Amino acid sequence: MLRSQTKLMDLGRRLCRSIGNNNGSNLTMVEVDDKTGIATLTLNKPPVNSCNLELLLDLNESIKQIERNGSRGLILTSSNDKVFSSGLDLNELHQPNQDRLIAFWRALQDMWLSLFLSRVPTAAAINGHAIAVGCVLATACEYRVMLPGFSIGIHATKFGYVVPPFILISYLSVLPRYIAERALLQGKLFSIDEALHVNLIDEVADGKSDAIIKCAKFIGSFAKTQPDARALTKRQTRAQDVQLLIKDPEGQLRESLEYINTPFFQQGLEVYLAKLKSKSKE
Ligand SMILES: CCCCCCCC/C=C\C/C=C/C(=O)SCCNC(=O)CCNC(=O)[C@H](O)C(C)(C)COP(=O)(O)OP(=O)(O)OC[C@H]1O[C@@H](n2cnc3c(N)ncnc32)[C@H](O)[C@@H]1OP(=O)(O)O
Repeated sequence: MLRSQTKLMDLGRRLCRSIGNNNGSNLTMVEVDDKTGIATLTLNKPPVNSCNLELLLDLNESIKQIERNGSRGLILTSSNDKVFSSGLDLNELHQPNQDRLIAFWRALQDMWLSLFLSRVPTAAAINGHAIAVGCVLATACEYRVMLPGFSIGIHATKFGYVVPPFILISYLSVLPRYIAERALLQGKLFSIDEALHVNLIDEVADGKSDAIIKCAKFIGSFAKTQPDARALTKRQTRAQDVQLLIKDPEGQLRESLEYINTPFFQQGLEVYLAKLKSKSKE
């Protein structure tokens, strides 16, 4: 093999370095680009990245790991080329074991706070459907680039779910109030054109690598800022949004649990899960 070829291969190998998140699971994968210092955090729970307890814990650990290792930014994406995330794993909510449900909801609240308040610049390369909490993951980031042909939004009310305040806030942090309110009440899923029109997403990409490049460019726009000053300013800007969850996480947990355990919620969920299963068998 020519020396120049070996050099090129070494360079390719050096460009992206996988870092573990200490728990050895592959539910999320983190790769840091050695050149830019930007970490790509990939959701990797087949078939559709539905967020169960293990994925939420793993995701939270990866976000923290990215901050600890001094990465310059975080790009959130999916290993599935059709689904960014299908939201909460509904099996976690259906006839739940109460201890697991408590751990699950705590992990959800903690993960959202970690992503929403992350010290590093964050961007979502949305390479598939981003449904409900899938959309919440994207809106917790500072910038969103999406591929055409997919849907994004929170359609909870269509299925009789009331959304908890932090989910509401994640919409309100990117959409004008009247648009957020209308979309939530309608249970609207946005097409890419609609999402772009209301600024639910910032840019359209023509493929996953284009989306990653656009996200990296956004993150690069902070190159001349001082990281601590940026992080603190972001935290201050978002302080009001997280007040409820930071001041009273257990109260928020209690309210959600009470609602999830109602016969009304459980019956509705049962019907929805059955529909979802029968659809996937068509
Ligand atoms: C006052 C306080 C109130 C507190 C209230 C708390 C309650 C929570 C209330 C609101 C917040 C809710 C947040 C959520 O995130 S709920 C989740 C909502 N998500 C969905 O409805 C998505 C449903 N899925 C789809 O629409 C599709 O799967 C798809 C478009 C994402 C992908 O389509 P496709 O590629 O065709 O895949 P399949 O549909 O065939 O699915 C494959 C497989 O996966 C199962 N599955 C899909 N989504 C979920 C899910 N979210 N949870 C669990 N399982 C899911 C699907 O059933 C198939 O399974 P299989 O039959 O076994 O193969």
